[in-house]
Amino acid sequence: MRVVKVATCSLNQWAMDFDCNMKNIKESICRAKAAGAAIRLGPELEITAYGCEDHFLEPDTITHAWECLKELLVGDWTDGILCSFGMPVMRGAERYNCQVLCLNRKIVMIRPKMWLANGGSCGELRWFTAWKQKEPLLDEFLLPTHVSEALSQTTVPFGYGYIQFLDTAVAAEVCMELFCAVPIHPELALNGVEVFMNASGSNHQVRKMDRRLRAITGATHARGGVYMYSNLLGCDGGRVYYDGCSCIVVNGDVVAHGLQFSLKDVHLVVAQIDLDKEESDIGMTDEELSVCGKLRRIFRQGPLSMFKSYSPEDNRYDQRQFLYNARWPYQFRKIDELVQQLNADGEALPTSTE
Ligand SMILES: NC(=O)CC[C@H](N)C(=O)O
Repeated sequence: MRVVKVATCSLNQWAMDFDCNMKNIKESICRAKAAGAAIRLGPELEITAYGCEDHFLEPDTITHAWECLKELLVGDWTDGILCSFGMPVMRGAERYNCQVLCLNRKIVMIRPKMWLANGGSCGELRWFTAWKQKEPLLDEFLLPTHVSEALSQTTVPFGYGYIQFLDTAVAAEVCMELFCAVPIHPELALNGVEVFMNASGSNHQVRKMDRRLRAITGATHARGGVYMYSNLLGCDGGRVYYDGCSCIVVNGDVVAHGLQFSLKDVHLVVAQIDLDKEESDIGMTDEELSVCGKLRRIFRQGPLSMFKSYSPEDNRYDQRQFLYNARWPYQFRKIDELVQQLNADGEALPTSTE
């Protein structure tokens, strides 16, 4: 059995208020560790806050983000827990909206956002470049000198990829990438990724939570997996309000859901997941399983995976029980025949407990 406890959170971050943001981030890590979580996911651009707007264009903003990350990495914050931190990163002349994945005082990978949110209240194209590089998918990134000296780490993989642990694979999908026409998670799932970490900066709109949940449950319903969703909370200095609702979804079922409109600065959502149950539950067809099952753990896959838990909602429009012949005449006839045959053979059938 592969059991893992995961923690996601909603944080009330403020643009450029690094002290406040760090306080909330540290609090969320403390509580995730106290809960026994092996993974802690924070919201999009949590170190600077999402709504820095043209402050993203100032090199200082990025430098301070690195200073904060360094502070988290030289302390014991990431000891024994995979942490995904959201912050802007400069690579050459380009600025990227990134998830920085850290474990045991090292940066494991930097994952730049590949589909930026633009339009509506989002204007990411003004501040960031989307990572579209295909070859190689993962490049080496030279860490800023003060960070590499502090961490004794010079480079880190930068780009599109996932982390393969001994017992499972984990990857980031950044906010919009879940909702775009060609989302990232299907390809990751087919490569064996079971745990998806979505860091979001999603502002409140009426019925938007419904849209988010449809996307998240849909993502894991078809291919299976654990989907961790983290969203910001409150106003961050811009013109929008983020409504939290961080959640954890397993194979299309919501197993933990944080509050919407919470007034807390840190709202942690934790769930314990049995990854083997996750694999035996997924609803893929046998043909799909024969392809992706090879990349996952093929001996765990099988026709039982077609069965899922039902809710009364699922059956609302399901009229099948009224359409097919539920009297089972063939089956009862067969039972009768068997009983007659057993009687003829002289075997006594127990008819009562007396
Ligand atoms: N930060 C983003 O990528 C936002 C994506 C999308 N517009 C949402 O609100 O959820």
